[in-house]
Formats: sequence, structure tokens, C-alpha cells
Amino acid sequence: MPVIEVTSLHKRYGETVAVRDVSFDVEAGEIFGVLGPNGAGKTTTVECVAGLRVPDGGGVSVLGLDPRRDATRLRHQVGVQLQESRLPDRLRVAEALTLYASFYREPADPAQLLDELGLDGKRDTPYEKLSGGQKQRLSIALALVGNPRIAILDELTTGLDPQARRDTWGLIERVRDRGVTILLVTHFMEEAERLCDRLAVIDKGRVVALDSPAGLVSTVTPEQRIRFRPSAPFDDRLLTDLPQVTAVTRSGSQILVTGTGEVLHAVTSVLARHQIVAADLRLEQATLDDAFVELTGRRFVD
Ligand SMILES: Nc1ncnc2c1ncn2[C@@H]1O[C@H](COP(=O)(O)OP(=O)(O)OP(=O)(O)O)[C@@H](O)[C@H]1O
Repeated sequence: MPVIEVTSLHKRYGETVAVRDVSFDVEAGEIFGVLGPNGAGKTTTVECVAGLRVPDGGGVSVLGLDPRRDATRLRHQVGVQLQESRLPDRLRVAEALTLYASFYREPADPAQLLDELGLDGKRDTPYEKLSGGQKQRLSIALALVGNPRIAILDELTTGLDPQARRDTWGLIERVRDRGVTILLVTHFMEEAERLCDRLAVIDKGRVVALDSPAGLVSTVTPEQRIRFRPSAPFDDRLLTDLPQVTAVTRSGSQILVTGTGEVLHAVTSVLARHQIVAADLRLEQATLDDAFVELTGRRFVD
């Protein structure tokens, strides 16, 4: 049974249609991603789910309730971390968490949450003295302090360095393992691929695909790319004659072969037969980025 149901959501700001037609269901216990380029309508969608905006059309149901009409009941069950949330500069980390915990009937233990988020050493640090990554982790802690059943996280790792980003992903997986359902907005392909059980890809206010990351990638033409540097010159026809090869292009000393099926085996076998070593050999398979191009006809731009 879905814990979040979004049906034909429509939302405009004056002349701008931010969300044209968005529908998806989120099942209990999953990490559900809303992925799309800047301005696609992701934030507006989750703000409607969080009850912070009123849809102009369509409906949203969270735990069977209306996010605006039943806001008080949902407040204890839904934690929200929105883009660029700010706290007063002088507020210390532990104070912020204790303050937020006091708003809830059955809050999490603030000390344990700080420990889990790697903020234990920052308990007495004022908000203004935290790094970007620490502020981000604090905002996640604040979204979780009410022990919610659902956490809505918008642009979780924007502005974080690669290590902090990976740490945050690990944290989100641990939260999910405790049974919290997570609705995650992202414009990072890698984040979506690594974290999400299922994804709605949104473009220009519409859902253009809804599937698991692997499912989305598999809808793309199953083309593979092989890159290597040959140890000796050879005629392209050696490879283009192979039925598995669709194209061979050269760029400097590097060769790029595209093909399907057992193309890697076919290429390496024929090269070996001609005593050619394929140095720096890499096999590239379709990614979510390729799936996005296939779905929208253009490259995903961050
Ligand atoms: N408060 C607002 N007033 C007017 N227009 C808005 C407002 N908020 C968003 N928009 C516009 O609505 C569209 C969708 O914005 P939204 O923030 O939902 O997209 P997004 O996918 O979350 O983008 P981003 O990744 O940049 O946050 C954009 O064209 C944006 O300029």
C-alpha cells in the first residue's frame, strides 16, 4: 500500500507552469527519487507533498491524509529537509536539535542522532561556524529528530565534496534500513543510481519515466562502448566486419568501438588473432545519463 500518492499534480506560478502533470506512488520503506534537471518542477512537487504549497490541480495523499488539511497529524509523521534551510547564526548544534525535538511527541534521542550523523564533536558549535557539509547533516538531523515515518529530502548533497556526499548516502541508507520511507529530490545521476529503489524522471513538469535505476538504463539501446589503444596499426575493417560492431572511430591513438551483444569478446578475439594488444581497455555501458537522453532527446544538464 503506497504511503504517498501523487495524482495528476498541476501547479503554476502566475504564467509559469512549474508542474504540468505529475503522478507517482511511493511504497512504504523505499527510497524514491525525483530526478530531473534544474527547473523541472521537482521542488514544487515535493513541496506539495509536504503540504507547503497548494496544488492547482490533481491530488496528493500522504499516509492516506491530505497534506494541508491534516497538516497537524502529519507533522509528527513526516520530516522535511528543504533546500537552503537556514538557522540563526548563534544557535548551537545541540541546542537546535533539542529545540526541534521539543516539538514532537516521541522524538529521537538528539545525542544519538548527532553521533550517527558524525556531528558529535560539534555539539557546542554555533550554526555560523559549521562547514557546508556539517550544515547539511544538521538539516538532515532536524528532518529526522521527530522520528518520522517519511522523510522528504530536497537536494540532499548539493554543495558537498565527494567524500561528504558518499558519507551522506551511507547515512540515508541506514535511515531507510530503520524503516523510514524516503522521498528524495536530486539532480545527480550518480546519487539516483546509487540510492534510489525507484525513480520518477521529471522533465518540464511531467514524469517522462518511472522505474528502478536498472530498469531505466535497460530501456536504453543496449549499446556498449569499448575504448583502447592498439599496440600496432590495423585496418578498421578488421573490426567493422564483425557483426557485433556498429561503428569504429579513432581519436588520436585511441579507438572507440560501439557495438552490441558479445562485442567485447569478438573484438578482443580478433585483435588477439592479429597479435594486437588492446592497452588501457575500458568497457562503457549505458548509464542513467544515456537513459535521460533517450527519454528526452537531450543531454541532462546540471
Ligand atoms: N516561488 C516561485 N515563484 C515563481 N516561479 C517559481 C517559484 N518556484 C519555482 N518557480 C518556477 O517553477 C519552475 C519549477 O521550479 P522548481 O523549483 O519546482 O524546479 P526544480 O526541478 O526543483 O529545480 P531546481 O533543481 O533548480 O531546484 C521553474 O521554472 C521555476 O523558475
